[in-house]
Amino acid sequence: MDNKQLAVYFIAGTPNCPKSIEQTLEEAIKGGITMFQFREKGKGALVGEAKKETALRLQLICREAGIPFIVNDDIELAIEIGADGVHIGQEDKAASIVRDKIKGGIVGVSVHTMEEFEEAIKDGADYVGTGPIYATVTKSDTRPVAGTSLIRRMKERYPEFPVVGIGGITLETAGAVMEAGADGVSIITAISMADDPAEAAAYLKKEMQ
Ligand SMILES: Cc1ncsc1CCOP(=O)(O)O
Ligand SMILES: C=C1C=NC(C)=NC1=N
Ligand SMILES: [Mg+2]
Repeated sequence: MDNKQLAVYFIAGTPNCPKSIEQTLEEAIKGGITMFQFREKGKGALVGEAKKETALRLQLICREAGIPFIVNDDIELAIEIGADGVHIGQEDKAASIVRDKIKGGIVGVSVHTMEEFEEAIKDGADYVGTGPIYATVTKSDTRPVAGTSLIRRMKERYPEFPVVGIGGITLETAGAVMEAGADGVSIITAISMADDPAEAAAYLKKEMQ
């Protein structure tokens, strides 16, 4: 996949959106996000048919905008609706198994150490997400806050492999993540909870250029 696709990688689920998630996604797309991940987790998260119907609506919005639609964790849902890819964590199935199931799709893996990074590359991941770069309240069970040093080391070792930073990244700190060598920033709150998600996305897009 093209590393530039990771520049402004918006992630959201219904619990992260004060407005409808469809409206938030449309505004973020207007602002110029380059990729979207549906991560339906946390208090009040949708399940079953409701989750699938929302995923289909969000996928259609992404298709019309020409940006990749990625499903977090739920490999079965991703395959069922023909999503562009999946993002999995260390606790999910091994990337190698997902790689086979998703065939030509995008497989993203969360990594927190150089060893996990090298394993993900070996398993055929298309990109990795690493963090939390800064403190975040959005995900409760994160690994310790990492800062940007691991991103720097990963890029020194594998300059071409697509890496996106995630965790507590705001409009003020996105530049530092980029400066550390990341191909982009993965963001939930700074876009989904912004008064104007389009303006937040547009600012980040400019920062990432
Ligand atoms: C999914 C995830 N993985 C590590 S931190 C995080 C949450 C990021 O959310 P926010 O951008 O609101 O800090
Ligand atoms: C935990 C995560 C790490 N990185 C990305 C891109 N998405 C996630 N859900
Ligand atoms: Mg997971």
